Amino acid sequence: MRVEHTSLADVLLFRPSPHRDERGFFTRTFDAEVVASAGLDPAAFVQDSQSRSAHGTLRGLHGRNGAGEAKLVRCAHGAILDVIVDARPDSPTFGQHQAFRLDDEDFCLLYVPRGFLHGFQVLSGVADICYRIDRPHDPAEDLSVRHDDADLAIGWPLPAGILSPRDRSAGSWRDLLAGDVRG
Ligand SMILES: Cc1cn([C@H]2C[C@H](O)[C@@H](COP(=O)(O)OP(=O)(O)O[C@H]3O[C@@H](C)C(=O)[C@@H](O)[C@H]3O)O2)c(=O)[nH]c1=O
Repeated sequence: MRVEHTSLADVLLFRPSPHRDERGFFTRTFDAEVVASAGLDPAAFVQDSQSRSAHGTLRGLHGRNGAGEAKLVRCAHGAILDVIVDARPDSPTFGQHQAFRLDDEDFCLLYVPRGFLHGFQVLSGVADICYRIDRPHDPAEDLSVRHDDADLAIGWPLPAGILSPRDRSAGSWRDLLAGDVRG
């Protein structure tokens, strides 16, 4: 598993080497040694989750209040466009976003540090997303920003499919900066 830096400060991409044969494939989905070599604490990841979504579904943009949360995101089945926004005011890449294709061909893991917004859109018929977070989920700390916020101007590849009620009523990036955004 290789570690790659990205154009956003502190964001890393872990690229495994899947083994393929006539049965299918075998791939590593987490490697504590590699994670530690990248300066992260592998033992910090305390909760694993998985979600399944249909083509075009958009989840996000989600962040977390309080102490925040860091996560490792991967696509176990299908393909997504994963987008993260640096919402850390003291970061050199504050306000910038980057999109990553995550799929079941490369099996890359995206490391999203605390202080980022995160969302994704499903490119395949269906996609399963798995992520590990470094603090147990607390719905009281959820915050959301509109996926189609005009200031962020994220170029989503497809028309927005299914959105959750929470995502439909999300606030703006400006609301977030003004400290006026809820989950
Ligand atoms: C995120 C989460 C949700 N839930 C529950 C709450 C709710 O009843 C149901 C669905 O939750 P949501 O609608 O918030 O799920 P979803 O919209 O998939 O939320 C996720 O979106 C992506 C983009 C992220 O970055 C994740 O951190 C998370 O915020 O699952 C948990 O029990 N634990 C969790 O960690």
